Parts: sequence; structure tokens; C-alpha cells
Amino acid sequence: MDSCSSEEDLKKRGKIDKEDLKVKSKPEIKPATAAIKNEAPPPPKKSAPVLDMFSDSPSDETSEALQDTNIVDTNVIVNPSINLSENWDDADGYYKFKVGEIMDKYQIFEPLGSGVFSTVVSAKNTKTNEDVVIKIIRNRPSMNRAGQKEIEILQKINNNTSANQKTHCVQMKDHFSYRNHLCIVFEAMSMSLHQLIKKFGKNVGLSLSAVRVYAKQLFIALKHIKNSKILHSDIKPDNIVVNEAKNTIKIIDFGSAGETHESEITPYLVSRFYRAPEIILGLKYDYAIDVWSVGCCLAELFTGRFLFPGKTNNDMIRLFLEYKGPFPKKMLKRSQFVSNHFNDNLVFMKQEVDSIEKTMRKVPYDVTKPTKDILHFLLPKGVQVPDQDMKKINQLKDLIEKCTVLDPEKRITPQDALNHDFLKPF
Ligand SMILES: Nc1ncnc2c1ncn2[C@@H]1O[C@H](COP(=O)(O)OP(=O)(O)OP(=O)(O)O)[C@@H](O)[C@H]1O
Repeated sequence: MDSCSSEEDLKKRGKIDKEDLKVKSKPEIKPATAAIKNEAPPPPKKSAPVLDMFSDSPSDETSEALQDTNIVDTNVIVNPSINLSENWDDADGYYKFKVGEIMDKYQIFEPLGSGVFSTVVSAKNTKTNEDVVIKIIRNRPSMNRAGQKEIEILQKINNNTSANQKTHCVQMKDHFSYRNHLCIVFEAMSMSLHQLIKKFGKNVGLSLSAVRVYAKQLFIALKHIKNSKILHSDIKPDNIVVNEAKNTIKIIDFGSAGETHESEITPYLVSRFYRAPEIILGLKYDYAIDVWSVGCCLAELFTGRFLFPGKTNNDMIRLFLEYKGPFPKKMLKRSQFVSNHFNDNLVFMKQEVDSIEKTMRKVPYDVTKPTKDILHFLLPKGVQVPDQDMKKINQLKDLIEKCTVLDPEKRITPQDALNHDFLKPF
């Protein structure tokens, strides 16, 4: 998904070493159907729907023998002349698994997707027969550290619940280390909302009633994450998964999450289209960044289109100004990166390419009031909706407006959002 450039995708988990992020080739993922029909597999793609994988792993005998020697249990390889992990990993440290392979007590079914940090596969617990999903973290020291952090966060999120409480955050079932790869085991869900929109609602979006149900569950999740004193920091449709029946969603991927006191000011936190203005401007941030991201997701769920598809952080600010009007001056005055985007008089400086010189130039772009409207985004000209839906769409517009208030202190809280009229049944 092109919700942000790959470079930004890499930067947003700032604690990862640059070297570790170099991806020369993506993990080799071949669709099962292609293998059966003898077709050439399409290029590997993150979160591709139902894929299968047949790759060349070392024979089990070899790898078990290596494991028995106990020399590959950590990232330190005892004999530097032999890179044992190369046998199991591709050049970028992704684990080359086999369908049917047993990792710990889990038998692998099929790949679900691969991101910058891991390969995600569906599997079965051979002891209980339970379906699970395993995130196999890339074999790189800093990604291993990030994975450990993700486990700590998931423990906090999962432990902070009473029995039967619906948190709408994914449940971690287990974790283990296998051939130098940290593996995190999750409850199995079906597909991401990104995949769901692509499948059922590209450029048209999902039904109003589906958006209402998902919105309610998203705010329950945000309230729970906030009560656990965690910021998710990467909420987007790719990181929200639905169950088979499509009536329950869960937030996944706590790999960018952290506790509030750890908040580091960086303009690349959160995938760009879902990135709140306080991050871009370099202000202290808190739970309100996740509310902003959810607001952007709701608009996208209803329309199948991105609300703020800025090409750069500067372009994101332009869109914010167009939809929301000028920033409060006091917010700009407190911002660390204000001079990147505003002049001394706090007028926005739009970055654009000079068509003749082909160089980047900054031009003043003074916006005194909004020039675009979220209702028009939800209902572009010519789109007809039944009268009875109009009231609900106006409520959705109001909720999105409240989630995307520029000043984070004035943005709606998850608790208040749960009481919003849009979440009430039709
Ligand atoms: N519990 C789950 N059930 C079903 N599918 C899942 C589950 N967890 C992850 N996935 C699928 O795997 C994809 C990648 O998961 P995740 O975002 O956790 O990995 P990642 O390596 O952190 O990815 P990225 O680098 O893009 O952030 C998800 O978009 C989703 O399609």
C-alpha cells in the first residue's frame, strides 16, 4: 500500500538501524495456485491475499543438527567463517519457510503477507488444533529488539483486561525463538481492512452500517490502548484485521507502539496519510495521534479513498489547511519543525517543483479558511444516497471533523467518540 513512501516506512520505527532496513529483495512468496497451474508467480507483495509459498529451506535434518549444536540460538554466530543462518534466510534476513513445516509446535499453512519487519503466516497449533497467525521477525539484531518490544507492549495490552472484556486489540498467544527468528503467535483473523476495501469497496467504500460497527470497535480499542498508557502510533487499514464473519475487527501491529513517556519527537512517526499534524510540526504528542489516524481510516472506509494523501509532510500540511483552515498560532509557535513549513510570519510555505528550473521552491500559501469540505469528500458531486442515510452521513462527517481537529488538545477522546451519535444504531 502506498500510504507512505518506503523510505518513510523505514524511518517511522526510528530505533531500527539503517543497515538492517536495507531490503535488496523481498522474501520469495509464490502463490499456491500459480505453483499448481504452473504459472509464473506475480512479484511479491505485502499482504497479498491468500498466497502459498514453496521456497528452498535446508533439509530438516541439516537444520536440526545445527540446532542441536546450540550455536544458532542467538544472533551471535560462533564460527564467523560459516554464516549458518544464510541457509534458512534470504539475503535480507526473511525466514525462508516451507508450507507444512513445523516451527515449535505450529505447522505452517500459507503466507499472509510480508512487511518491512516480518513475514506473516497462518498456522495450526499441532497440540490444540487451534488456527493461529505467526509473525516471523526478520533476522536482524535491531528488528529482533523491536520484536521484543512489541511482545512487551502486547503483554501490557493483553494483561490489562478483565475476563471476556472485548478490547478489539489482537491477542498474542505465544512467542518463541526459532532458527534465530523471533516468532510472535497471534489469534487468527481473516484479512486487513485494507484488503477488505480493495476487495469489496475500491473507490466506493464500505456500507454505512459496516463503517458504524467498525468505528465503534475502533474507539473501544483506542480507549483500551489509552487505558494501558500505550500509543499505537501506526493505525491504518493495513493494521486493522477483520474476522471471517466480517463483524469483528482487531487492531494489530504494535511494532511502532510505545509508552507515552517514551514519545520521541520525529516527523516520520505513523504512516504518512494517517499522520497527525502535531507529529509533522514537531510538537509533543500523545493519545490524540491515534484518534487522528482513526478519523482518517473512517473516511477511507466509507469512500475507499484516502482523506489526506499528501506526497510529503509539507503536502500533508497543505491538505490540512485546505480542509481544516489555519492552525492556531500558539500551536505553531510551540512547534520544533515550524520553520520547515512556515515563514517568520507563520504563513505556510508550500513546496513545489519549479517546472522550468526543475528545482524545489517554496511559495507562500496563505489559507484563511477551509476551501474543501469533508462532507463533499464523503459524498462527491453526483453521488446519490437514500434520504434516510443523509442524517447518518452528516453524523459521520461530524465525527471525522472531531477526530481531525488540528489542535490535539481539542480533539475528541475515545470515550467521547463512543458517545457520538454516529455510533448509535440507525
Ligand atoms: N492476527 C492476524 N490475523 C490475520 N492476518 C494478520 C494477522 N496479523 C497480521 N496479519 C496480516 O499480516 C500483515 C502484516 O502484519 P504486521 O503489520 O503485523 O507485520 P509487519 O511486518 O509489522 O508489517 P509492516 O512492516 O508493514 O508494518 C497484516 O497487514 C495482515 O494482512
